[in-house]
Amino acid sequence: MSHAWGYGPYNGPETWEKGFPVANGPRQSPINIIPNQALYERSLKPLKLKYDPSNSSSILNNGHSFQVDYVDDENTSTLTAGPISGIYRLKQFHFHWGASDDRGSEHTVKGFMFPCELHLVHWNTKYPSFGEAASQPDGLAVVGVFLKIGSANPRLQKVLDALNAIKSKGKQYIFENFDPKTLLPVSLDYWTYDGSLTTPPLLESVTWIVLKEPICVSPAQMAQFRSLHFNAEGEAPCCMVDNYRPPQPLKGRVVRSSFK
Ligand SMILES: CCc1cc2c(cc1OS(N)(=O)=O)CC[C@@H]1[C@@H]2CC[C@]2(C)[C@@H](O)CC[C@@H]12
Ligand SMILES: [Zn+2]
Repeated sequence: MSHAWGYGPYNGPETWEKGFPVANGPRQSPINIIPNQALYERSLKPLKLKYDPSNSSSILNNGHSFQVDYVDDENTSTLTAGPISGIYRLKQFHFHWGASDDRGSEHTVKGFMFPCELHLVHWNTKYPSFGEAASQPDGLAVVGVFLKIGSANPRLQKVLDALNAIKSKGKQYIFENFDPKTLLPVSLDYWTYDGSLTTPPLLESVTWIVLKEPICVSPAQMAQFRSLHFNAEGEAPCCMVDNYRPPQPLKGRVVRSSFK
C-alpha cells in the first residue's frame, strides 16, 4: 500500500514523484513569478467574479488543508473573462500556510514567500463535473491570493472562527452564507500561466490566475491557521503547518500579466 502523501520529511513534495510521475511534467505548479519577465498582454480581460454567498455549504478539514465548499449545480457563483473563455464555476476555496510568518505561500514573487496563499477553485462548465474537468488541460481555473502580515482581517475572521469545529482530519461543519468576494483585494490585476494542481495527483489542468495585490492577515490570525491538525481525532497530534509545495521549473512557459 503506497503511504499517503503529505508534507512531512518522509512523504513530502520531494517524494511525490514516486507515486505521481507527472510531478516532473512540463507544466507543474507553483512557480516563482518574476514580474519584469512577465509579458503584459492588453488583450487580457479584467476578471469577472460573480459569487452568490448562499452557495456556500460547509467547511472541511481534508487532512492537507481546510476548504470551504460551494454548491455548484448552477452558474450562480462563476469566474468568466480574464484569461479564460467560457464559464467556470466556483467549487471551493482553501489555503496553504507556513509554521512561521517567513514562509507558507506556494507561488513566490521574485523569490519572496508570503506567510499564506488563498486558492479559489473553479471548474470549466464545458465538462460535466469538477472531477471530469480536473483531468482536462483547460478544466480548472484557480485564483491565487497572497496574504501578507498586517492588521487583522475582519472578513477572514469569519472563516477562522469556524476552525475550532474542524480541528482534525475529516471533521466537517456547516458554513453558510459566506461571500468569498470579501476575501479579494481591491485590485484584480493578475499574472496568469498554465499549470497544475499543487498537490497529488498534480494534474496539469489548471489555468493559474495569481493576483498581484495581497490581502492582510495578522500574526494572531496566522496562529489560528496553525491550530489545525493534519491527523484525525485520536491520532498523535500533528499541527497543520508548511502545507505548501515549493516553486517548480518553468520549463519554457510564459507568464502573462494583465497590467503594465
Ligand atoms: C485545483 C484545486 C485542487 C483540486 C484537487 C486537489 C488539490 C487542489 O488544490 S490546488 N492547491 O489548488 O492544486 C487534490 C485532490 C484532487 C482535486 C481535483 C479533483 C480530484 C483530482 C479528484 O478527481 C480526485 C482527487 C481530486
Ligand atoms: Zn491550493
